[in-house]
Amino acid sequence: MKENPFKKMPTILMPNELMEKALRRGEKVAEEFRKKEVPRYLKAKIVEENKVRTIASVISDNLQKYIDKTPPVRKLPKFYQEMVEVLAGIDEFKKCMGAFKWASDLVRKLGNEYAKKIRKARTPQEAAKLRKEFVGRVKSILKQIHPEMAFIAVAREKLKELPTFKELPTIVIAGYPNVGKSTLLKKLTGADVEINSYPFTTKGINVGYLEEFQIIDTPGLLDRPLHERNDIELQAILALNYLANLILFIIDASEYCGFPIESQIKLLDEIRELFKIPIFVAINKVDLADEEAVKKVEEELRKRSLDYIKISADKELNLEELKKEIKRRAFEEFKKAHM
Ligand SMILES: Nc1nc2c(ncn2[C@@H]2O[C@H](COP(=O)(O)OP(=O)(O)OP(=O)(O)O)[C@@H](O)[C@H]2O)c(=O)[nH]1
Repeated sequence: MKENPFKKMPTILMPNELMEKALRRGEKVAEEFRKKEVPRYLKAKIVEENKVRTIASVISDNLQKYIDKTPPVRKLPKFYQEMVEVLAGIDEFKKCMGAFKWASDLVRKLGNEYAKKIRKARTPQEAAKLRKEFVGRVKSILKQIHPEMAFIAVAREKLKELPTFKELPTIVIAGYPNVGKSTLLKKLTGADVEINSYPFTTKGINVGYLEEFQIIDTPGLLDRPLHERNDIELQAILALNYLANLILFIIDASEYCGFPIESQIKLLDEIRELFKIPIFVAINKVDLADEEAVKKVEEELRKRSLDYIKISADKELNLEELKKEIKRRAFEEFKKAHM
């Protein structure tokens, strides 16, 4: 399962909003009980008791819903676990769920206690006083978990924006800007490339499908030297390890992209060091590049025992062979990962 598991998380209400919701519902229920034919001396107590029960269950149920609709982090695919760690912090995230559970259980328990006390009240005034006391205690419980509610609300906003990835052999494209990554992604997968947002880059993340394969381009992430990255960006990049079965590294042999071959090879070396998955290289723009430059790139790749193919994304040269190679390699790795 690689579908974004956070999409189902409900909106997290803040303490005052949740309290208002519960009070409104309590008032509505009270209104119904006021209309009932009950002896006068009993009515006030019944109204107050049901108000309390309703308030308790609205709050307790909502908090429990937040827990139930939040995927258990440790059971998620590793990629999404990494995302929780980077965007929120797994320990903090779990602590918040613990706080919700504590508050939900406590409010439910208090609701029962106060409902019983109200039933035993001797006067309507005493019943109303108990109800007010209950509301005060619930407010203070919600106030205590305000930081946790705010934290999860913010985390949810970020997590639910993560793209949905399919459980398919996955290829991640890397290489300097302008080497031809998006041209290639389009040529390989057809025009329907989805642009999804990714919290770590303003350029989003582009996902395309080639038969039963998923190809991802991550502009802004794998397109400049990794040693220039801050910790969060690096973690976001490393998380791609859990998503990808193959990295397709594109080198522009023509250097028309504006980056010399040496720099491009350096980025390749950094990626080789950081990623545990196989790398396959496409030497692009061979229609533009001079032979010497292509030979130089080939030499560097051979030194590193890296497999490669020479292509032109724009002129559609060798793209069928490239498809065959990346599919075979990604599929093999995918099988290994799922054995
Ligand atoms: N001659 C030639 N031009 C190419 C080839 N592949 C891509 N281009 C051109 O190179 C330029 C950059 O290509 P893009 O696909 O936008 O590069 P990119 O790597 O996706 O760039 P970013 O989105 O900035 O990361 C475009 O003008 C393409 O038309 C090729 O094989 N031959």
